[in-house]
Amino acid sequence: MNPRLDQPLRLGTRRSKLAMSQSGHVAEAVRAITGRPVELVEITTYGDVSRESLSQIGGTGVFVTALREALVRGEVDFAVHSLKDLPTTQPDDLVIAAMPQREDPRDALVARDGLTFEQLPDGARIGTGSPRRRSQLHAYAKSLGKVIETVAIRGNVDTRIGFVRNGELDAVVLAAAGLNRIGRGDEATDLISVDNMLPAPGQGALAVECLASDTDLISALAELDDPYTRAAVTAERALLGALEAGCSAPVGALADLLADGQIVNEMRLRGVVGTLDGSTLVQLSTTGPVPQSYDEAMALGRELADEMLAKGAAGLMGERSL
Ligand SMILES: NCc1[nH]cc(CCC(=O)O)c1CC(=O)O
Repeated sequence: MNPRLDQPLRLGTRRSKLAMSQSGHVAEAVRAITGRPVELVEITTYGDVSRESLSQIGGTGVFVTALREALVRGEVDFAVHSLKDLPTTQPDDLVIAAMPQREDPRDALVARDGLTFEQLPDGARIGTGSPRRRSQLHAYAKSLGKVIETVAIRGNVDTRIGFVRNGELDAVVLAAAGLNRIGRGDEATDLISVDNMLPAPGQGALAVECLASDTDLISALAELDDPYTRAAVTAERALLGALEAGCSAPVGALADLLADGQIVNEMRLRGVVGTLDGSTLVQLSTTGPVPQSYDEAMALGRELADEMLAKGAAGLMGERSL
């Protein structure tokens, strides 16, 4: 942490509406904890300028590398990332000092005429650039006895919803958390149950990252950490890492807490991998005691990955491009 107590802490952020909103909330919380002003420093990442599809450019790290470089160069004191955009390997010189309480992890449908997924007609055109969404949307449609068409799109929330408003597509799928954070949650026409579509590992959660050597800042940021979110997201990311899949792979995962009455006693981890056309899915779940450490959360994720690999998960992850 910049040692001059009268100097603002510098928070590195992407400049999209979503990133600015996430960073603004974290900045406010850090200001309250430390009593110091927090200044937003806008940084452009490769993912913001490239127009290639994320599955083409590989996905992993395209939104975070420039932020991490600014941290390492000492240009900013900390950065806020969407956890689902973070590669599963952590650089030695940086730490995730906080994972604040997660927002809604579900995927949201924004469809024409207020339609839910079940109400979409046979042949509906749905925009998404995500192999994970594509795979599960096709499988979900099939379970309802219909066929849909998925169309590869990219761009910010306005651009994506624009395809529905201008009549080019019947619907688009976005993270509910993203819509909520920019104050557009009411535009969702359906929140897709996680029983029909598992979110990306870490979806809806944020990572607050700083230098591993910045011990004062690490202890201040620790106040923002939610241990349940951290345990859940760690297990989901361990699954993703053990499947050797990146954020552009057709992998969904969600860990949640199971309660017996008022008492939370177990964590359940669900995972899915599928072909892009949704014709074959490997979908499994495992349950264990609520992880009390990083190692226990990692073990839960790896255990499920081993079971999924034994059921042929690796063979389904080959096809990436849309
Ligand atoms: N890959 C882009 C991205 N990264 C994080 C979010 C949404 C917010 C979140 O999941 O925390 C989005 C947009 C989307 O998937 O609709």
